Amino acid sequence: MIKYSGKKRVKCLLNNVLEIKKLTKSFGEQLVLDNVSLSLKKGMIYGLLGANGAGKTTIIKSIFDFVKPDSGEISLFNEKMPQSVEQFKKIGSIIETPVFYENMTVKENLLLHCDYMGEQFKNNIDRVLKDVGLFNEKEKMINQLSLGMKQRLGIGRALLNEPELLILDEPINGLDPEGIIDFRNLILTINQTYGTTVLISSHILIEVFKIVDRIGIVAKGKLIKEVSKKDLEEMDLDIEEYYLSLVKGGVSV
Ligand SMILES: Nc1ncnc2c1ncn2[C@@H]1O[C@H](COP(=O)(O)OP(=O)(O)OP(=O)(O)O)[C@@H](O)[C@H]1O
Repeated sequence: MIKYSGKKRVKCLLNNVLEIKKLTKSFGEQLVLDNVSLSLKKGMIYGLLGANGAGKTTIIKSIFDFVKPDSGEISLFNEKMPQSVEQFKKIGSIIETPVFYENMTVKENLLLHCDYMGEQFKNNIDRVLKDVGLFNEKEKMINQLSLGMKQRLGIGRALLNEPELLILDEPINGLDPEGIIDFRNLILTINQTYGTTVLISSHILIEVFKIVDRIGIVAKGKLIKEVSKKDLEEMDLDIEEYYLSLVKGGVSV
C-alpha cells in the first residue's frame, strides 16, 4: 500500500530526534508553558494528551520557532534551535487546521508544497493521495472539499516529503470513523516501515492511545506525567480513568 522512494529506515530506539528542556512561555500575565521537558527517541510514536488550552499547540509551535519561548531549549535531530531550513525539511507537520490555497486544486497545492520541500517528492503525490483516500479528488478545487477531506489532505501533505519526524497537532479532528481508522493504519504502517518518529497532540485520548508507544499528559501548561503504553497496560489501567485521575489531581497513579 505505502511505497515511498525513500530508503527503508531501521527502527532504532536510541537517538533523540526531538528534545525539549525546561520550556517556559507566558503570553502577557498567563503562564502557558511551565518548565516542560520531553524527548522523543527515534522510531517512537509519542502522544501529547491534554484538554483544550492545556498548551499542546504552544509546545508544537515552539518546535517550529513560531512561538519564542521565554526560556528553555529545544534540539531537533541532535542540533539545538534555531534550526536550518534543511532540518525543518526533514519534518512533516500539521499545526492547527491545515491551510491550503482555496482557488487551486488538490494536486496543485501538493505540487506547490514540493516546490518548497524538494522537486523529487512530486513522484509521491499520487501515492499519498491514494494513502489518504483522495486520489479521485486530485483535480478538485480546495473549496470543493469537506472539512474531513481537508484534514486528510493535510495528513497527505505532511507525508509527501518522506519525513523523519511527523508532528501532527490534532490530526483526527474532523475525520469520520473510516478516516480515523485509515489514519491509524497509515501512521502505524509508516512508523513500522520507515521508523518514522511521530508526535501527535490530541484531546481524543482513546484513539491516540491505540497507536502510541508513550504518552505525555499536559495540564495547565505543565507536563504532569509521562508513561509508556506498555507500563499502563501492565498496570491494567484505562487511559481515560488514568487521565482524569491525574488532571483532577486526587489519585496518585
Ligand atoms: N498567541 C497567543 N496569545 C495569547 N494567548 C495564547 C496565544 N496562543 C495560545 N494562547 C493561550 O495559551 C493557552 C494554551 O493554548 P494552546 O493552543 O497551546 O492549547 P492546546 O492544548 O493546544 O489547546 P487545544 O486542544 O484547544 O488546541 C491557552 O490559554 C491559549 O488561550
